[in-house]
Amino acid sequence: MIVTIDGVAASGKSSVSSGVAQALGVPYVSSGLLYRAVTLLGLGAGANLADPAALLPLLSGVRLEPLASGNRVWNADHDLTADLHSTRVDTGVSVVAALPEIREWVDAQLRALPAPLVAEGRDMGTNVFPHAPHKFYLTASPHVRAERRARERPEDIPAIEAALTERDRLDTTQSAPAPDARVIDTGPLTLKGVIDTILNDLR
Ligand SMILES: Nc1ncnc2c1ncn2[C@@H]1O[C@H](COP(=O)(O)OP(=O)(O)OP(=O)(O)O)[C@@H](O)[C@H]1O
Ligand SMILES: Nc1ccn([C@@H]2O[C@H](COP(=O)(O)O)[C@@H](O)[C@H]2O)c(=O)n1
Repeated sequence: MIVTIDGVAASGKSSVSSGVAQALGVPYVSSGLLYRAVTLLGLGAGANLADPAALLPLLSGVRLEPLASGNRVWNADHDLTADLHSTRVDTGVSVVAALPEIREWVDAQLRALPAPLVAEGRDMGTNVFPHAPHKFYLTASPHVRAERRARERPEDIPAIEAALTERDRLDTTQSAPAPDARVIDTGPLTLKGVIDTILNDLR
């Protein structure tokens, strides 16, 4: 069984997916971490982030470790995970994610994973796992998302909100909800409330 949980930036996808996966006793996979890893490696190599030919050779050692408690991304034996959520990576990642060659590479990593799993991102329900029987799409206003993120980052709420709105804009192409997804506005809900809504739907 595959459950897809897509949504806009900082809508709670990874926290919710982790909670749902732990309740179901299956792993979850965060596709955004793979796009972030490509971006981090590209920045580290001084590569042009819009040039797939410069990025693809950097990816041969990249591996996602999907766990219910939290994903890790490795480049050979180097754990990249702690460096994937910086403002620098946030700023570059949408450029990388717009490249069809990189999307193909990410999709292949994800489709190679064994089910059951919970898959989260932007296009899990529309493109990567279109036949998944259970699909969800998380939203919340930019302000609510920025308030939540401000608890994790040093930037102030208006700066975070502006960056999230810009990332939403750049990610529009791959971020449409699947027609058969249940859309959940997480704004009025607690994290547990969102997880319970999904678990109740699955039952
Ligand atoms: N319903 C909720 N109520 C309150 N806080 C929430 C809720 N959902 C998520 N959060 C908090 O919002 C923040 C962002 O959540 P999370 O990182 O899971 O989002 P995301 O969609 O995976 O983000 P990104 O797209 O940047 O990877 C976290 O601090 C998380 O604890
Ligand atoms: N299925 C996906 C997942 C992510 N992206 C791109 O990666 C960026 C980071 O993703 P987060 O989930 O960690 O926010 C995101 O802004 C997208 O550019 C994607 O295109 N498709």
